[in-house]
Amino acid sequence: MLENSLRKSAKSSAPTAAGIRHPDSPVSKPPRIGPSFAQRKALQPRPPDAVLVEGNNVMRSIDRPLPGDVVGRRKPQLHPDVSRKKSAYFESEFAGPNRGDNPAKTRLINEAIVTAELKTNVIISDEFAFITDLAYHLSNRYQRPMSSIIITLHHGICMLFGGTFEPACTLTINALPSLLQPVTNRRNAALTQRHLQETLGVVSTRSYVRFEVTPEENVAIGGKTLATEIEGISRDTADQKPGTFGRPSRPSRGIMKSVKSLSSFKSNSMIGLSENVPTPPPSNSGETTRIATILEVPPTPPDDERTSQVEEPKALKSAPRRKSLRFALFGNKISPDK
Ligand SMILES: O=C(O)c1cc2cc(O)c(O)cc2[nH]1
Repeated sequence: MLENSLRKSAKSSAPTAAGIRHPDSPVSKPPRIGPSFAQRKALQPRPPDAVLVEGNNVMRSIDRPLPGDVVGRRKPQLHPDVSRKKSAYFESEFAGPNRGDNPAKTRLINEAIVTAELKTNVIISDEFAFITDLAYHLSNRYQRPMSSIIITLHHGICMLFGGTFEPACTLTINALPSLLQPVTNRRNAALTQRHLQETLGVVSTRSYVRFEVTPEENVAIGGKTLATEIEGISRDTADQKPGTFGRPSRPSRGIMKSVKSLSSFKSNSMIGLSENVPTPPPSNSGETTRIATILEVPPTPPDDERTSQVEEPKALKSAPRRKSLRFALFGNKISPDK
C-alpha cells in the first residue's frame, strides 16, 4: 500500500519478536538493538509489591495514587479500606457504569461507544493482537463492554513527530462528555501512554493523546442520534407514569425498541462477544476463532495499571511484548508467537 521510502526502509529492518518494526529514521539515527522486552521489564525497577489485603488474594495495590494525586507529595496515609472506597468513587463517578433510575437510558449511556484512532509510524505485523489489547485496555478504562469500543489503526504510516521520524504515535479518543472529565483524562492519559509504551514501544513523550468530547447530539447509529434516543426514552417513561396524561406509548418506538435497537446493532454489526459471534481472525492467519466468555463489565484494573513511575525505556528497535489478552481469551488455541 504505502510505497514511500519510510515504509520501505522499515520493511527492510528485521522484524522483532513482537512483530513490530520501527521505521529507520532518515533524520536521526535508529537506536541500537538492545535487550528484549522481557529482559528490560525484568531489569526495570518496580516498587515492591504492595501490601495485600490480609489473608486473601486481592491483588489491587493500596499504594496506588488516587486520581488527582500529585505523585511524590506527602499525604496522610489513608486506611486501605477508605483508600479503596475513594478510588472506587472516582472510578465510578467519571467512568461508567452510570446508575440512573431509568434502566433503558442507563444502559444506553453505559454502553455508549468510545472510539479511538491510533496513528503510528511503527509497523505492527500482528494487528489483531495489538488492537485487541488496546480495545481491552479502553474497555477497562472506560468501563464498557468490548462491543462498545471502536478502534481504527493506521500503522506504518509516514509520521513526522516533533521533527523526527523516531517511533511515535497519536491517539484520538472520542467519548461522551461524562467519560472525558479532566481527572479521568489525567489518569487515562498516563495509563494509556504506558500501555502504548509497552505494546508499541513508543515512549510516552512521543505519544500524543487527544481526548475529544462528543456530545450525545453528535453521535448517531441507524439514522438516529443518541440524544434523540435518550429523549425518546425519557418521553416514553414520562408517558407511562401512572396518573399522567401523555400520548399513548407506541410499541415500535418505546423503551424496548430503544434497547433492542442498540443490542441488535451491537450483536449484528459489532463483535457481539456475548452472542458467541466469531471474532475476526488474526490478520496474518486465515483461521476464525471464537472468543470465550468475557465479562460485560470489565474487572477492576489490574495491579500493574499504576500511573506512577512510567519508565521511559531507551529508544529501542526491538519490539516490546507483553502477554496478549488473546491468551486470556483463547488459552492455548493461538500459538504465542503469532
Ligand atoms: O454513540 C453511541 O454510543 C450511540 C449512538 C446511538 C444512537 C442510537 O440511536 C442508539 O440507539 C444508540 C446509540 N449509541
